[in-house]
Amino acid sequence: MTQPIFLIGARGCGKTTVGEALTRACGFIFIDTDQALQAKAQKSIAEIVEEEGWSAFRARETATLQSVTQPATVIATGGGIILSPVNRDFMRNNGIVIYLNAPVSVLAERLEAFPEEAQRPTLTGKPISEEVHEVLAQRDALYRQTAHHVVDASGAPEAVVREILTALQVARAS
Ligand SMILES: Nc1ncnc2c1ncn2[C@@H]1O[C@H](COP(=O)(O)OP(=O)(O)O)[C@@H](O)[C@H]1O
Ligand SMILES: O=C(O)C1=C[C@@H](OP(=O)(O)O)[C@@H](O)[C@H](O)C1
Ligand SMILES: [Mg+2]
Repeated sequence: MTQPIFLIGARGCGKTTVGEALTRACGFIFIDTDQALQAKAQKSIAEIVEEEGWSAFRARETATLQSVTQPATVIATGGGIILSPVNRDFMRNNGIVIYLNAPVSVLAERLEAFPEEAQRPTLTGKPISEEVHEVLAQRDALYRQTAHHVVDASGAPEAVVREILTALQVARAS
């Protein structure tokens, strides 16, 4: 199986962290759409949003998603990638999509410890835990409708990788 694997989910669910670990476990190449986008733009996400607005960031995100997708690749996406129906269809039709699902309390705890504001400018202007709650309520259904598999992402990265590998093996066997 060399189909690309897309990791989706809220800010802080571990797409980047788990994606790197998953890549080591399955011998694929790792790509993070936010990292690729920032390298190409030579600007941080906070700078892009400040100078060009969120819609310009979203357009760059769609172009990046399409340009990085290739076989044998784990693609960690940004939390808002599922807002675009074009991105949702693209991922579902071009690979296996895994939703890393974690409760608001876990997401907020991780983001409060490592806010990485250059990559995560505020979406609502509200404090982190309020924002995480509000944004997840808006997006959870979109993550679920886009995903082929939903995985519990509240454990340690190695445990999440094991769950993903199990889901992929079960899918291949059936
Ligand atoms: N499974 C995990 N267990 C504990 N901490 C994690 C886990 N996954 C991610 N983290 C931590 O949470 C923060 C956000 O993780 P990251 O991989 O950047 O999430 P995402 O890319 O989904 O926004 C990082 O500081 C990371 O070290
Ligand atoms: O949830 C979002 O809308 C965003 C999530 C971020 O990625 P992470 O989910 O990797 O933090 C990044 O793409 C950008 O700040 C927008
Ligand atoms: Mg990330």
